[in-house]
Amino acid sequence: MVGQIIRIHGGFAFVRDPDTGKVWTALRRGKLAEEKILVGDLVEFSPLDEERGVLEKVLPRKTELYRPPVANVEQALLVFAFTEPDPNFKLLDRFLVLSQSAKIKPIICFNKLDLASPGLYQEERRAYEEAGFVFLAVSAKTGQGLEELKRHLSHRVTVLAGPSGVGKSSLLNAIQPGLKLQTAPVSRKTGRGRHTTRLVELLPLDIGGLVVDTPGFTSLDLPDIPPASLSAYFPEIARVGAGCRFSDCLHQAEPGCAVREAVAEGKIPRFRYQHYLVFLGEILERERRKFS
Ligand SMILES: Nc1nc2c(ncn2[C@@H]2O[C@H](COP(=O)(O)OP(=O)(O)OP(=O)(O)O)[C@@H](O)[C@H]2O)c(=O)[nH]1
Ligand SMILES: [Zn+2]
Repeated sequence: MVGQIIRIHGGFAFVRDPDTGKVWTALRRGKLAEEKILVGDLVEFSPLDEERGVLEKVLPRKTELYRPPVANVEQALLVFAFTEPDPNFKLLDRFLVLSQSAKIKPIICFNKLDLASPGLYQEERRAYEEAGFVFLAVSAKTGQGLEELKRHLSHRVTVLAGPSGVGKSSLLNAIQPGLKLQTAPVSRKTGRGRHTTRLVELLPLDIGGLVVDTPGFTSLDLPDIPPASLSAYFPEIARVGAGCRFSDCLHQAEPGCAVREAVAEGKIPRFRYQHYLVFLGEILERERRKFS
């Protein structure tokens, strides 16, 4: 049978049967004892008795996150608050690049709708929706928008990401009381400079699907991509960029740049373009250091 590892602990992998929800204790032997396995791995496994089984094979990973280390995450819920704390759109755009480049579908989720004045961040919301992203406005406190959020989480493997205090734990708890996120980072230096590793776990949802219990993308370094690839993660820039005079246009100061023209005409939101330029600068700087 095929199951998914939801926890690894004490030399055992705990494998969940997606059909029944039953969790098996799986032993690793033979060459699989050496092979790297990750929480989230889909595995073939043979039952030995009513509770235990043996891992036979790790199936190819569709995605792989490093911090936290989890395989086969399908989507990232990028949680921000309308206020308390105010949203940081540059951080949101960074998360959008990170998740898309890891082949993880981003879902933007703005919480604390109950505290928002009507129309707050309407323009930004439209910008993200027109670019093609899902943008949910919710309140963990009043329950607004939670049915739609549930529909997005149901039957998917999701990691949450977002700054402290935006309500990540509150949202999960509102969806399923008792569900708790870990707050400490997966790996951190102790006072003695030793690493303690927190266990990562996948938490099953009653509505189907799983969530990673540790917020993702703790490293905010942009992926090591060629500068020309960055615009692929800004869909509204990529679309217009096809019309630039030079096919390798980076949309900085090149003549005949359709992107800069669209920004000047208000067809591409200026804040998105500015974040694109900041990230492009970081990637170019890294390239420069690599080759110097
Ligand atoms: N008014 C209002 N307050 C909320 C809402 N959601 C969460 N809060 C409050 O915001 C604060 C932070 O919520 P948490 O769920 O701890 O936020 P978090 O993102 O998990 O924070 P970290 O654990 O630091 O990452 C708490 O005081 C919550 O009660 C909401 O929808 N509306
Ligand atoms: Zn251009």
